[in-house]
Amino acid sequence: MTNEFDLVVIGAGSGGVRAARMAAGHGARVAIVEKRFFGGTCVNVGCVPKKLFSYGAHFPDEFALAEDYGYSIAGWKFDWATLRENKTREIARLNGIYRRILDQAGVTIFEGHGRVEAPGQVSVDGNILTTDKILLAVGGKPFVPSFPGNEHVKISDDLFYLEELPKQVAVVGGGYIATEFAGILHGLGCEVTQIYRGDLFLRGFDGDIREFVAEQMAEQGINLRFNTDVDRIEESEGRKRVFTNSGEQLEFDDVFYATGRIPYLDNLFSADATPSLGKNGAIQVDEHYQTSIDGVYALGDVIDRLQLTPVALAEGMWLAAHLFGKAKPSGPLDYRNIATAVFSHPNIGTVGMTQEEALATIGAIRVFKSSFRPMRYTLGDRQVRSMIKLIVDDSTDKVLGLHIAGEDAAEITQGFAVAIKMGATKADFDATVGIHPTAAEELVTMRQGEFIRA
Ligand SMILES: Cc1cc2nc3c(=O)[nH]c(=O)nc-3n(C[C@H](O)[C@H](O)[C@H](O)COP(=O)(O)OP(=O)(O)OC[C@H]3O[C@@H](n4cnc5c(N)ncnc54)[C@H](O)[C@@H]3O)c2cc1C
Ligand SMILES: NC(=O)c1ccc[n+]([C@@H]2O[C@H](COP(=O)([O-])OP(=O)(O)OC[C@H]3O[C@@H](n4cnc5c(N)ncnc54)[C@H](O)[C@@H]3O)[C@@H](O)[C@H]2O)c1
Repeated sequence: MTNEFDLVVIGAGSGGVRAARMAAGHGARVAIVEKRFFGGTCVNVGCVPKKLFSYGAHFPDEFALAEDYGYSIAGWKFDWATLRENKTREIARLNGIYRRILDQAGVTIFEGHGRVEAPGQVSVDGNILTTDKILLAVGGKPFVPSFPGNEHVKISDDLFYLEELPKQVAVVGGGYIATEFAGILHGLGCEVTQIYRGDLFLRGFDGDIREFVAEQMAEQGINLRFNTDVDRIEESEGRKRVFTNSGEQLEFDDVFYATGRIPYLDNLFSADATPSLGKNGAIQVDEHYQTSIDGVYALGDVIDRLQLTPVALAEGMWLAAHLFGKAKPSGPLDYRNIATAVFSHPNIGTVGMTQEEALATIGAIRVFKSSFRPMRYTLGDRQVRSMIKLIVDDSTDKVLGLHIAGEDAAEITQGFAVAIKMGATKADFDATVGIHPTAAEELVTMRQGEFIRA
């Protein structure tokens, strides 16, 4: 086996695998180095196991709903070990698929720690590979702030392998992971408190949607504590005592921290092959993913643009075509109107501008908003609701943003994201005949907008 390559990729996660596979498809001699798990964060401790747990956490609601439809589901039981082990078996299957995909694409696989020794030189546990180009696709790792007792907390990786589910649990943070974990743990039967330092969680999402999701989560019985910070944590007999900034003491079996992720740069470069780093240690790149070192590229979570798997995949494909493709991309990757979802309970789906962003940048907008009880729930008395919202540019009629919270929000948003990306106007939405009865038809039937000027 030769150790000379056109491209050596460090990190076989979403971005690295896609870039390696596509580059090999363009005819390059490619190697990939992975030290922990094939498929990276998304497959092993991210999107995939999280979504499986989220599905699992919805069953108690489904059972309750089934009663309204005449089914008797009394006496159902949940076994955490079964869910955890079934999930782990599925992840092992996916790991195998990722390896095979790389093999079949002709990518040479090295298992071990990759390190940039010099431009054109990567070591894998001491074994030197020479290469024309290097791609850093090493992802990120959880960030836990420093405070007394932070050694007692768990991180997102831990949820996926817990021996037992905690009875009482705190989730600290107000972003994607904390809000998703709060919903999952609650659905699986834990008593959940979500602790967030700001006024309202999910900063950056549309204000109405944030408030709506908070109301719905509180209605389900999740204890939301905003404007609360953790000063210190003490452990005694397996219980964690949390001391808050307001002088309270709260006790839990487990405390999960989901306070962001930082670039995974551990022992990644030799002293004279370290590229420029920006905020939070993210590797700085230009629009071609070129770092400050010639021939060294970076993409995915480690460049901290949008920490999403489809973004890392798109960057990987773009770079492979740019470096090795016969047909080069016509311009840089377009980061506008990338749809995203939070798999909280209820789900959030969003694409484009929030009302706050639109007011700040456009000035005069029309907002169409509806909150309703999905038909599925009308046979009982539970107050499960959905919210949808469109933000329209008043002068051009273009739909600037679409936001949904409720059942199937992510699935609905994916389809509408195409229309938004194509520049659909409110008139285009109005001219679209709905599908009845669905929740999504609301998006094409809202006629009463509110004019708002900044
Ligand atoms: C709990 C959680 C849930 C998430 N849910 C979603 C979701 O629903 N949807 C979504 O779009 N995104 C989600 N994400 C984000 C998504 O997982 C990331 O954006 C995506 O995995 C980034 O891909 P990447 O290729 O940049 O890095 P990663 O997938 O993290 O891959 C990096 C790889 O590099 C390896 N590596 C690191 N350093 C070295 C080294 N020196 N040598 C060799 N190998 C190395 C790592 O072991 C890892 O396998 C979630 C993340 C988390 C943590
Ligand atoms: N559904 C999805 O697509 C999905 C799901 C999970 C994660 N992700 C990606 O992974 C990234 C990381 O997720 P995340 O939830 O860890 O990060 P995040 O950036 O979404 O949220 C971090 C939260 O922690 C809080 N925080 C930060 N420092 C703190 C401190 N010192 N003390 C208290 N609170 C603090 C922030 O205010 C914020 O609420 C996300 O940005 C997202 O891009 C995506």
